[in-house]
Amino acid sequence: MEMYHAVPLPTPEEMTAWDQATIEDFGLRQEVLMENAGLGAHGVLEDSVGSVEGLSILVIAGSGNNGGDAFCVARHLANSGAQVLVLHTGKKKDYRGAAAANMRLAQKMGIQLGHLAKGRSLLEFVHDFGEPDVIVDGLLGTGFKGELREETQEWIEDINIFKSSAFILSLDIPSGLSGLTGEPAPVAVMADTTVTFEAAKIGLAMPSSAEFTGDIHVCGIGIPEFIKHSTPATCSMLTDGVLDLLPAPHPEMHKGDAGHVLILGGSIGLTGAPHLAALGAIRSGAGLVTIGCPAGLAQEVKGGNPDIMTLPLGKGTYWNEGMAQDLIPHLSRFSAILLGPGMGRDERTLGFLRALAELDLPKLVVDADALYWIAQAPELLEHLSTPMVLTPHPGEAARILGISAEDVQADRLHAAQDFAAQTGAVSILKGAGTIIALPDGRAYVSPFAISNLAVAGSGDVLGGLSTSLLARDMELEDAACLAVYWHGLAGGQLSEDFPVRGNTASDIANALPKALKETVDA
Ligand SMILES: NC(=O)C1=CN([C@@H]2O[C@H](COP(=O)(O)OP(=O)(O)OC[C@H]3O[C@@H](n4cnc5c(N)ncnc54)[C@H](O)[C@@H]3O)[C@@H](O)[C@H]2O)[C@@H](O)CC1
Ligand SMILES: Nc1ncnc2c1ncn2[C@@H]1O[C@H](COP(=O)(O)OP(=O)(O)O)[C@@H](O)[C@H]1O
Ligand SMILES: [K+]
Repeated sequence: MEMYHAVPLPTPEEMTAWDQATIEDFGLRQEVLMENAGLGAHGVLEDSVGSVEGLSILVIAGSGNNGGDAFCVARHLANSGAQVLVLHTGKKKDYRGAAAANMRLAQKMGIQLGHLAKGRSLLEFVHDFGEPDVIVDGLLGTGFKGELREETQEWIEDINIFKSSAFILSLDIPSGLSGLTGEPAPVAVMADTTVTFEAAKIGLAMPSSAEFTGDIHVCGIGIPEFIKHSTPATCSMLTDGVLDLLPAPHPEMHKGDAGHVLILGGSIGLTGAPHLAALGAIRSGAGLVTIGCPAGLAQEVKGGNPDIMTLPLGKGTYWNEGMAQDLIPHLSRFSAILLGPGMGRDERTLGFLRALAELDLPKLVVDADALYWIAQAPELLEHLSTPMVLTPHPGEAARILGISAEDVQADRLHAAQDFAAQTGAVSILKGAGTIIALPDGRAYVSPFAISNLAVAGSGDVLGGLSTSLLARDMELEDAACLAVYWHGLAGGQLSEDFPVRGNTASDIANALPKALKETVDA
C-alpha cells in the first residue's frame, strides 16, 4: 500500500535514527532542529492560549535534549513578553551539545533559572515564583526508557497538581509516557496539549496515551523527506486516504463483479454471528452473500433475511468432517471466505476444519471460533495454504501467542507484530486503536477509539466487511486497512446518533454505506 494512505508513527529509536541521519549525513545542525522545535512549540502554545505576554510560565527542562527544547522555548516565550522561570534538573555543567547551547542562550537573555536538584520539590520554586499560568513540560522526551526514577516521578506528580489551574504543554511527549507503548511508567504528565516533533511517536497513537496527551500537534522540524522515505517507520496511522482504495462502483456492473462472499459459521446458540457477518458483507457492497452452516441451522442463521442465501451442509446441527466434502462442488463460486463466526467449540468442528484445510480455497478471513481451533491445533494454519487475514481480539490473540490477554493489551503493537510473524498472515488485532500487522513487521494503527463499536457482533460485521473487500480482489493488506478504517468511520457516525451507546451490531453494518457519504467522491 502507498504510504500516503497513512502517516508515519516512528518508534523512539526510529525517530533518533532520523535525527542522526539529518545531523550527521545530511549536515543540518542539531541546533537548527532544536530551534525549529522550540519555535514550533511556541507557536502551538500561542495558538492554544493566545498571546503569552504577561503570563507566568514555568518551564521544566530535563537533562537531555528534551530539556534543550525547553530552554529554547523559554527564550521565545521571554521574547514574547512572558514571565519565565526555567527549572532545570541537570547541573548547568552537565548539559551537552545543543541543549547546553540553548541553556547558555537562555542564561544570556537573563531568563530566571532554578536548579530542580534531586531532593528538591517543584512546589518550593512555585512558592517564590507564584502560581504559573502555563507549564511547559520538557522534562523527558523520547530518550526515556524503563521506570521513572523516584525524584522524576515526584516532579511529574507536582506538575500534575496544576492540571486544573495552569495550561500544560508537553514537548514531544508527556514526560513519563513511553514513546513506544503509550503507557505511563508509572505516572506521566497530564498535558492539555502535546506538541510532538516531526511525527507522532508510535506510543502517542495508542489509546492509552489519550488521557495524558491532550490535543496532539505535529510540528515539522526540518527532517528531509528523503531520509524518512529511505528508512521508513515500521508503523503508520491510517488516514482517510485509505478510502481511495475502495473499488469504485461502475454503472454497468453486475453483481458478480462485486464478488461472492461465503461465510462458514453458526452453531447452536450462535446463529447471529454469521448473520451479522453477512450484513457486514452486504452493506459494504458484496455482490452476493451466502452462509454455509450445518443444515439444521440454516433457517435460523438466515433469520428471514431475503438478502442472505444459505448453503446447508450435512444433515444435523453440528459441524463435521463430511461437510467439507459437501462444500467441494460449490467452492468455485466463491471469491472469498469468512471462516469462524459462531462456529462453536464442539470437538467435531475440528474435524471439519482439518478437512477444509486440505481443499483448494479462495482467500480467507479467519475469525472467532476458527481462531480458537487454530490455538488448539496450530498445524491447521500450515495446511490452510491460501492467503489469509486473521482477525483476533486480544483474547484470541493471547491464546495463539500463549500469553495472557493482559500481556497483549500492555503492549498491543508488539503483540500484533508477534502474532503476524508467528502466523505468517496479515493480522488485525482488534480493540480501541486496532492494529493491522503484517508478517514483515510493518503495522498500521487505526485512529478510532469509539465505544459504539464495543458491542457483541461488531467483530462479526468487521469480518464480513473484510471478506467482502477481499472478494473484490483487493490485496490482503489493503482490504484489512480499509475494512478497519471503514468500520471505525461507521462507529464514529453512530457515536453522533447514539451518544450514550445502545446501538446494535446490525446498526454498525447498516451505518457502513452512509459512513462514506462525506468522504468518497460520488
Ligand atoms: N536528537 C535530536 O536531534 C533532537 C532531539 N529533540 C528532542 O530531544 C528529545 C530526546 O532527547 P534525549 O535523547 O536527550 O532524551 P530525553 O531528553 O528524552 O531524556 C534523556 C534524559 O532522561 C533521563 N532519564 C532517562 N531515563 C530516565 C528514567 N528512567 N527516569 C528518570 N530520568 C531518566 C536521563 O538522565 C537523560 O538525561 C526528543 O524527545 C526531543 O524533544 C529535538 O530537539 C529535535 C532534535
Ligand atoms: N473502544 C473501541 N474503539 C474502537 N473499536 C472498538 C472498540 N471496542 C471494540 N472495537 C471493535 O469492535 C469489534 C469487536 O470485535 P470482537 O471483539 O470480535 O467482538 P464480537 O466477537 O462480539 O463481534 C472489533 O472490530 C474491535 O476493534
Ligand atoms: K516532555
